[in-house]
Amino acid sequence: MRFLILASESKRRVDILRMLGFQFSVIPSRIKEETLKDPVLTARFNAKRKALSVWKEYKFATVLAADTVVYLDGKVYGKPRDEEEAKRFLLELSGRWHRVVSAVCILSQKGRYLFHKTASVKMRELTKQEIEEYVKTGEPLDKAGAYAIQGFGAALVESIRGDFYTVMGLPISETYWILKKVLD
Ligand SMILES: Cc1cn([C@H]2C[C@H](O)[C@@H](COP(=O)(O)OP(=O)(O)OP(=O)(O)O)O2)c(=O)[nH]c1=O
Repeated sequence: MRFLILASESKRRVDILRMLGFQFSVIPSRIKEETLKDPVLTARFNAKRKALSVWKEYKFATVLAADTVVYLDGKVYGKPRDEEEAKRFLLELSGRWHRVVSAVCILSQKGRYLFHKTASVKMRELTKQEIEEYVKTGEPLDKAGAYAIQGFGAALVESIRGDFYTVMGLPISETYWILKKVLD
């Protein structure tokens, strides 16, 4: 069945899928994300739960869900709860390399796929004032690690190793070819 559902409320994921030319409906999953000890397992676990929760209602369709997590020194940085937590996250990431993992789960009658991809990001050394100003823009609040590489947050990033779209929340190339296969 060619019907594609994006099980995500992330505007970034909507934009990426649109850019790739897919037609789809958006039905966000309502699961509560969980944080496990391991960041990669956390992202994979949550991506799978998001996809399954929607797919169980729409088994005729192809369902895509994803989860993005930032981590450093064994600590997982999800979406900050408030501005104070966003400032703390950015202070901890300042001047350092950290890792970003995005896991993707695609479920359809033609097959089930769960994969992840990681990238590394180096933040500039940030002053408290720069952090305050960035947090005031509101951009960090719904982003893992409290920044958006595709937005003003790019000004805080010194360097990236790996796939840009993995940091933004949806590794494009793998996702594209799996969707081509299952939607054909
Ligand atoms: C690091 C980083 C994350 N993000 C975003 C991608 C994700 O939307 C968000 C991580 O939270 P997620 O829980 O992966 O996604 P979400 O809650 O926004 O949406 P849903 O669960 O419904 O799919 O952080 C960016 O947009 N840019 C970045 O540079």
